[in-house]
Amino acid sequence: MVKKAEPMANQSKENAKSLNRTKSRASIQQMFDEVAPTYDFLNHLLSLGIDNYWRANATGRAKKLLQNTPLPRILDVATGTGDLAASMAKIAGAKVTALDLSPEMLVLARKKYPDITFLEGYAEKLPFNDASFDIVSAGFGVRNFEDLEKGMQEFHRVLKPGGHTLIIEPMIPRNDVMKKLYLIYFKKVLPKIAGLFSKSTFAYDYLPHSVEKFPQAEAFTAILKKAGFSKADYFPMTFETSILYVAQK
Ligand SMILES: C[S@@+](CC[C@H](N)C(=O)[O-])C[C@H]1O[C@@H](n2cnc3c(N)ncnc32)[C@H](O)[C@@H]1O
Repeated sequence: MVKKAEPMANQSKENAKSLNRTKSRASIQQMFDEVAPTYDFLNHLLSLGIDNYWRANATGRAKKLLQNTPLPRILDVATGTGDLAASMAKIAGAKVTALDLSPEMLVLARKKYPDITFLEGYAEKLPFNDASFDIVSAGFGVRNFEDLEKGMQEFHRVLKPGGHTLIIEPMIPRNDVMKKLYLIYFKKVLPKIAGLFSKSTFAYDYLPHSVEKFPQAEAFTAILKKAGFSKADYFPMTFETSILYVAQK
């Protein structure tokens, strides 16, 4: 009797695994359209507000890299509701453009940040000329790309020579004890809390699965180098629960 909901929960986990295998763009879009109304609230709740610190950290590094660039052009890909784009827009003189494939996320982004240009599109075919930007950023987005290598090649293509990409992703801590605690939170606690607020419990089964399967640290910097970046480095944050990649064209 108590177990009635289990087949549905198991089905959701299976569907999450299947989406992580295909990363079908249409299904990814549908998932993010569904989570859009509760995305910001859950993001801040589930990360205990630390997500804003991670974005600010990326912006701080971008600011340093742009010290000698008077009017930097910045592109934020997979912008969602626009928080990383808005953080980057605080850099003096910066002109920020932001792009996402989810129309529902973009409705919210435009409401929150009317001064930023938000475009609908996808990372694997960016609607910009070669060498258009000084920085290309992406916060918690690249893990969902249907074609990750193509996406990274596009980031590289639209960057000016010497330009940088800054990419934030969740990280699975490498320390054994931290990893155990993190995975319990991520797989057992987080989907239950999210289920109380979000229409899409599925998205929160997909989240831990997609993070666990995503290439991390050296594995991802190798992908960046393969895409053409001359240098790629990574900086774990907050006890290795999040990671910032910085790569130069
Ligand atoms: C977890 S949200 C991150 C949003 C935001 N960057 C942040 O810092 O909170 C991931 C976003 O990536 C977008 N996305 C996923 N695949 C994409 C793709 N191939 N091209 C563009 N956007 C994509 C989704 O629509 C979603 O809004």
